[in-house]
Amino acid sequence: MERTFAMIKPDGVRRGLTGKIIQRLEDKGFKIVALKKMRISFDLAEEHYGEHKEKPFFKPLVEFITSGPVVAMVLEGPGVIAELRKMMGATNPADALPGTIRGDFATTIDENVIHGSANEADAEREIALFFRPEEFVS
Ligand SMILES: Nc1ncnc2c1ncn2[C@@H]1O[C@H](COP(=O)(O)OP(=O)(O)OP(=O)(O)O)[C@@H](O)[C@H]1O
Repeated sequence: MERTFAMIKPDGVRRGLTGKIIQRLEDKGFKIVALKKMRISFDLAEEHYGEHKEKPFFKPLVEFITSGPVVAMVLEGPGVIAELRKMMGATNPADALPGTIRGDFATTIDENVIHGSANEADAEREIALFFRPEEFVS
């Protein structure tokens, strides 16, 4: 069964949105097969966002993602990678439709509440980066 990596970012955790966001994911029918609250180290942040290393927003992005705890999880379900991205809405909350997580809970691109893997290769890479095999329960 298809799996993806999802993460409630520090702004979402700080604002007490964890429960609401997880509720939506469970209501949709996705199964949570791994879940933890954690702080992202500087090294992990740099690796996770490696593709953006040369971008002007890289440093603030790493500072933001390490600024407080996140809730990391692995979701399982049919088509879960693309479905989660649909539920999240556009990267820039200004473009995200009402009814999406970013459309309903976020206003700016630098604090956009949730991350979800973009494709199958990213999902595999990110799941391995954040979770050890013994952390999966199903
Ligand atoms: N132009 C930008 N200015 C500031 N921050 C940006 C910009 N573009 C992207 N980001 C930040 O970098 C993150 C990763 O960008 P990416 O293009 O991979 O978007 P995404 O895949 O929708 O988001 P995420 O990887 O967080 O799920 C975004 O979520 C956003 O917080």
